[in-house]
Amino acid sequence: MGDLPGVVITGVSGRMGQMLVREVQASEKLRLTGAVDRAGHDWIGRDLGLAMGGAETGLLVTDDAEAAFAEARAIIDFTAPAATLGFSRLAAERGLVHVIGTTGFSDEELDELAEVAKGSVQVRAGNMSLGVNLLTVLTRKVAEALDTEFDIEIVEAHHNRKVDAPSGTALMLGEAAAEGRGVSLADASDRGRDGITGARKAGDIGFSAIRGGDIVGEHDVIFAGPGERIILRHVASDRALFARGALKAASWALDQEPGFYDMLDVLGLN
Ligand SMILES: NC(=O)C1=CN([C@@H]2O[C@H](COP(=O)(O)OP(=O)(O)OC[C@H]3O[C@@H](n4cnc5c(N)ncnc54)[C@H](OP(=O)(O)O)[C@@H]3O)[C@@H](O)[C@H]2O)C=CC1
Ligand SMILES: O=C(O)C1=N[C@H](C(=O)O)C[C@H](O)C1
Repeated sequence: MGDLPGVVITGVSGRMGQMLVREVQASEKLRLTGAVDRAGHDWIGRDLGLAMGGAETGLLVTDDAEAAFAEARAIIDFTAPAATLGFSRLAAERGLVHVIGTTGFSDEELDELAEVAKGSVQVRAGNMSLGVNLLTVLTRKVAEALDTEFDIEIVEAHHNRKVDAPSGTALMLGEAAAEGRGVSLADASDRGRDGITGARKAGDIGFSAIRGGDIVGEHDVIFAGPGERIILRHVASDRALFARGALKAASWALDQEPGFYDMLDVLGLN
């Protein structure tokens, strides 16, 4: 067990953080060497297992990421954009793999992450599930096959605690659709319709977001044409799906050269 590569989970008290802890504890490929949360969080200084309502683990939750990273080979990070940027620099300084599930980055933050990735192994995806990554491949193919007579709309639904929209997954699907069409998503995307919007522009890729209850994550890519509609759909019903994808990415990335990778690379779908 002691020989397994060490991994640190950031944001351990979060929905994904706790799921990741459970998956690493059950893993035969990685071992948990650090548990990081935000300074001021009431889990800081507590035993991780007890804080999660389970058995004692002997691992204390810390807000000192630098110290926690010392024993690790990989960081799995599902937190918030500003936190992830900080962790990416620390991971790069120490030559650690950084698996990023965080979503909601601005373009400037994405540029910064890309700069850091030149000197470190970074895997980032708005969705770490096999199903969604396969759906991006299908979306690209369908968008390539159809012309702008077919309007592309991406509809996503998530729980009422989600803070960013469109979801990271919706943006991945939008990028795939834009790639299939041979256009830039920045030019084609239509977000946040309200009021007298005017008729839909041919070629636009529209986004709509539903927030409610405990929905884990649902995504439809709708190709609406004259007299017919094609709908590609993914429904996630268990967050463990994302956590397992992240662990797979961490193990895979340990053998890679510095650079930026996504889940298509990890899953061999590129
Ligand atoms: N790529 C994928 O497959 C998936 C991505 N996600 C994304 O992962 C992110 C987290 O989602 P979720 O777990 O639901 O959110 P939560 O809010 O439940 O968890 C985020 C955690 O990060 C902590 N955090 C925030 N800032 C820091 C910091 N500076 N240092 C350490 N910890 C910090 C939060 O602490 P506090 O609450 O005290 O602020 C919280 O514990 C989101 O961006 C979400 O979209 C989610 C699921 C799948
Ligand atoms: O915040 C979430 O919960 C999720 N976030 C990711 C996203 O933004 O797409 C992935 C998944 O849909 C759950």
